[in-house]
This record gives sequence, structure tokens and C-alpha cells, in this order.
Amino acid sequence: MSAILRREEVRLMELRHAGLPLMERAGQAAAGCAARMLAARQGCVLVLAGPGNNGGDGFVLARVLREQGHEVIVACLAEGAQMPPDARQARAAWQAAGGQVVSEFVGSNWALIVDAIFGIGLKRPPEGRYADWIARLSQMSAPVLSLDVPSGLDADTGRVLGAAVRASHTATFIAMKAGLLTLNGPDHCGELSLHSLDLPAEAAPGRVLGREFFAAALLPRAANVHKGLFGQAGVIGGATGMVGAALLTARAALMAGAGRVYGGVLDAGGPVVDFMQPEIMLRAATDLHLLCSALAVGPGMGLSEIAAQQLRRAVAFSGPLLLDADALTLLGQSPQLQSALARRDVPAILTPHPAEAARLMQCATSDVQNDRVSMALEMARRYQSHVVLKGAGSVVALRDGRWLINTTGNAGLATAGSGDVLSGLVLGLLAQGWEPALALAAGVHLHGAAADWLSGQGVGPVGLTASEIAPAARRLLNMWLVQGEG
Ligand SMILES: NC(=O)C1=CN([C@@H]2O[C@H](COP(=O)(O)OP(=O)(O)OC[C@H]3O[C@@H](n4cnc5c(N)ncnc54)[C@H](O)[C@@H]3O)[C@@H](O)[C@H]2O)[C@@H](O)CC1
Ligand SMILES: [K+]
Repeated sequence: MSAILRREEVRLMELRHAGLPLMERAGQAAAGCAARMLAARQGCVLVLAGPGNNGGDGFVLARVLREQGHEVIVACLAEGAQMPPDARQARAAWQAAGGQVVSEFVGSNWALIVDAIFGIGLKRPPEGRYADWIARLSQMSAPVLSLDVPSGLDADTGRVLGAAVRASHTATFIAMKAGLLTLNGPDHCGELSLHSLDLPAEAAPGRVLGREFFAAALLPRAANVHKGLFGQAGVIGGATGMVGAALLTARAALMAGAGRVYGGVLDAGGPVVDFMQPEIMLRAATDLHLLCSALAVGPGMGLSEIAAQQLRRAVAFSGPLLLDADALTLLGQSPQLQSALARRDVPAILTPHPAEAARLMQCATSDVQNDRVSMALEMARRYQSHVVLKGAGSVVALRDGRWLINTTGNAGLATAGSGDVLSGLVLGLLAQGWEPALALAAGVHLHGAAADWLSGQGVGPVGLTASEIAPAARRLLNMWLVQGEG
């Protein structure tokens, strides 16, 4: 499972290995990507080199491609003397080999454009002619290879600083960066490849969320079992007009394997049976006993006094607890509930989307989105819970400070009820005795993988409905249980 390093962690790693020819290795690795992208394409390669070490990587790549017989031009606005030592050396080696450096590029008929303008060193919007280059790149039809980070993208947060390159492929070095995986990163990176530059893997609190994280919990079912072994899942939600949200959660819990599922609805005139899924035992929320193995509270629950009462009852429940949707809004308004939550032995799971996270953190949604990893970690710390901050590149922050970014899923999940299904999948795993951190990570990964599988069948991303996610997730989960880590 790949480590994700923040900018400062990458810098420390570079310092620790300063004696190694890292820029040479980075340029060589990127030249391999470039050669694959060029394949049979004829014509000249344009390398846009910035003023720092990202530009230096570009000079190494240019030299290697030229040695392989490709025609290459490097455009660089900085003077050699203004560049940092490694980049200066790479530029000198390029020129010593007969390579040309120009200060401007004309024409648009390139076989490949290499974006070596800015890497992890960019912290403010690109200015002047660099901004101009990025704007011009967006109008060109040639494939673009970005080195380390698409220029203009913040490597830690995935924010576009002004404007950013939209790459066909991004070759990133040493370790994965959060900004490539969350917010605007996935829309700008194209295909993503990681090149470790032969540095040893490091222990880091951030990881890419893969199946190996929860593989130990993927245990195939024995033959001699009964439903009582797979837990009782309880759902509280479904105020008037929103009963469907609670049903989506309950159905997903059933399809994730919970032995029995109880639905406690707040709508006094609500249904007594779910005719699409009659296995679910429906009743008034006030009649739902809390002897269940795991509880999810919030889908379609509303913000009424009865909803608040139900939430207070749920926070006192000692088993695994997931809070979603309206439960999060109510939680954000109540210091008493917050301290009760923080005192729980079993950490609760919070599943906010960015607007709900903003309510939990008493800030603007844009503040949440501007640094999703830091915000998810701060929420986990403040609420002493495991958190998933949903959205492109969902960030899972665990109570102990570890964090994960999920890479499954697609825009099809941006549909009504999708979050209710996620809650149900996690709830179903919790009911079966999965440890909360593993249930959350697995649920998030599975939910995204189900959407990817459905999109591969033409069911989405456009028009994917939340009801379709749980049956697809059930199918994948059964495959994973047989395959293990796979
Ligand atoms: N240091 C090392 O050991 C290694 C560094 N590597 C490369 O080096 C990159 C980091 O290098 P740097 O720290 O030099 O940073 P960058 O090359 O990403 O950019 C920093 C340079 O851009 C300028 N700059 C920043 N923002 C600007 C803006 N908005 N407008 C105009 N100029 C701006 C800075 O003044 C500085 O000159 C990595 O992303 C990676 O590509 C790799 O070669 C691997 C090894
Ligand atoms: K770049």
C-alpha cells in the first residue's frame, strides 16, 4: 500500500538521501514514461522547464530522450545561474550534450509536451509567462506528461492555484502526494504513475486506501453458521418525506451481510414494511431497541426535537455507532453530544460530505475543501472518532492519526442517496463484528469500487442511482471474500 507524503515529508526524505542522484533517477524514470507515450508518434518533444528542481527533472528527461534519438527542445525562462544546484547541473549536462534552450516556444504541432514547470515547490498561483504557458497548454492537442505534479496544482491539497495543467499522464516521484488523489487532483493528473527512485518505503501516517488495509477482515463464511452470528444492524432515520434514505441504509446493511436489520423510522405515518426488501424489520424509531450489534443514525432523520432525542439515545449506545447526514448537523450544534461522543470507548464513525464537515468544524465549506486531509484529521481529533470526508478522493482519518485516501469511485456517486448506501455498507460490516476502522475503510473502498464496476457496465456515471450501488457492492464483496487481498 503506497505511502502518501506531505510536501515537508518529501523534503525530509530528499534530505535524508541527498547523497543519491535523485534528479537523475527522476528524469530517467520520466523519460521512460515519455518514450511509452511517444510510441509511434513522430515529431518533436517540447519540454517546458520551470525555475526550480522540477525544471531540473525536465532537463534530465530531455537529455535521455535525445540520447534515444528523439528530437527535443527545452523552453526555460530562468537563467542557469538562477536555478538551484542540481537543476543547474542538469541544464549544463543537457547543453554539453548539444541540447538547445529557448526562452519561448511557438507552434503547436508537438508529438509530446512535458510539463516540468512546477512541482511540490509551488505555493502561490503561477504568474506572468508561467501562467501564460499553462493557459496555452490547455489549448494544445498534444499529449502532456507532467513531472511530479501537474503545474498549478497544490501537491498537498489538490487545489488549483490560479490555473493548472491538465495532464494525460503524471509521473510522480518518491511517494504519492495527497493533492494528486483528492479534490481537483484526479481531474488534472490523467493516468498516474509512481516512481520510488529506488528509495526504501517509509512508514508514514498517510496511505493510499487499498484492499490490503482491511484484508485481514475478509474472512470467507464457514458452512456451519446461522444468522445470529452476523449481527443485528439498527438504522434510525427517515423523517416525513425522507423515509427512503433510511431504507437505502438498511438495504445496504443487509446486502453487506448483516444477519438481521431493523429500521427505526421517525415518520409517524411511515411504512410498516419495505415491500422491495421485506427482510428489513421496520418500526417507529422510538420503539427500536438498542440491543443491536451496531447502529447507524441520521439518514433522512431531520433536525426535529424527536431526532435530537434519538441522537442522544444513540450516542449513549455502547456498541459501534455511525453518524451521518442530519445526525452530524445536530452533533455540530450540541457541545454536550460532542463531549459524550469523545468519551466513547468504541470510536464512533462520522461520514460527512464537505458541507456537513463545515458544520462540524464551524467553518465554511471552502475551508474544508481547501485542505481536505488536514480538516479530516482535525475532525477525527476533535470528535475522537473515525471520519470519512466524502467527495472526489474521499479522505478517511482515523482516531489514532492515521489517514487514507480512497481511489475507487467516480462522478456517478454524486447522486441522491449515495451517502445513505455508504452508511449502510459500513453498518453491515460493523454488525458482523468488523473493527470500526476496518469497516469504514472497507465500506468506502467497496462503495467506490461498486460504482466503478457499474460504470464499466454502462450503468453510470450519468444516471447511476443509489439503489444500484448495494447489489453491485454485494457482488464485489463476495468476490473479495474468496480472493482475500487479491
Ligand atoms: N530536491 C530533490 O532532491 C529532488 C527534487 N525533485 C524535483 O524537484 C521538485 C521540487 O523542486 P523545488 O523545490 O525547486 O520546487 P519547484 O521546482 O516545484 O518550484 C520552485 C521554483 O518555482 C518558483 N516558484 C514557485 N511558485 C512560483 C510562482 N507562483 N510563480 C513563479 N515562480 C514560482 C520558486 O521561486 C522556485 O524557483 C519536485 O517536485 C521534483 O520534481 C526530484 O528531482 C527528485 C529529487
Ligand atoms: K510539473
